[in-house]
Amino acid sequence: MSCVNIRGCCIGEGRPKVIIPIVEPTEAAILEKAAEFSTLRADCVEWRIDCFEGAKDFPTIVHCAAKLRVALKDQLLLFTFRTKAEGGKVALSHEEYLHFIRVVLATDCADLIDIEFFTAGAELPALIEEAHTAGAAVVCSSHDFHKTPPRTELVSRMMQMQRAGADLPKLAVMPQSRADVLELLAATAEMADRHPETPIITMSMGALGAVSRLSGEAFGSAMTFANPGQASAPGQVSLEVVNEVLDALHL
Ligand SMILES: O=C1C[C@@](O)(C(=O)O)C[C@@H](O)[C@@H]1O
Repeated sequence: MSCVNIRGCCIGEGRPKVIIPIVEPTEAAILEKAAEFSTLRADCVEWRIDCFEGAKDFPTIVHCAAKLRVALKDQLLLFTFRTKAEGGKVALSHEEYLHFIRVVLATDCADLIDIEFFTAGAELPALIEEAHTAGAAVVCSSHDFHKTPPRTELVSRMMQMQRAGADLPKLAVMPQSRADVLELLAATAEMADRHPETPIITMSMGALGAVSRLSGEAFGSAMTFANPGQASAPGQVSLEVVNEVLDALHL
């Protein structure tokens, strides 16, 4: 299996890489969290910009990004604007979303950038190309906070993300039954077996789906989001437990 190598961090091989989210509203709180997170056992920090009070203030985002980059030292930095349509805090028009992606890429601070599959629409391949030109890997994401689509749809969506050039296709879906959790895990294993060259990130959300956040190495999910004290989505498991279980289940 090949990996996405970012500053020596090999995403897609061995123990899943751990991401912890910053969901603070103010720049001071964001930077305080970054200083704290830089000492924690996590491979990547996600800045959830939609949680920031300046979420649509692009010059402030640029200013904060530079400070965040320094504060996080060697940890990878993932920039995410989770739109309201995908379960986030703030609605952006299509043009605002495209502009946000380009503003973040221009900071030269992004190791990874989240680009929403449906929000990007027809511009997805071009945005991914712009991200690669700027030296950022792309997490192409899709979320369903109400249901788990059939396995065939889950695999098809990850394949479309891969064909668009995404480095890390990502699915976050909500289970309504045990069978739904199995559906997500089966789609993960199928995609990982069919396309080992493209690491994926998948999760079945909520308490019912929590096992999917801990079993990535067995089923083929290359990264997992952990709760460092304040969760950014339903079912996130504490960082301490995630690290303990990933160590225990390491193949
Ligand atoms: O999209 C994702 C995954 C996530 O929703 C989760 O379920 O852990 C958490 C979000 O912060 C992140 O952007």
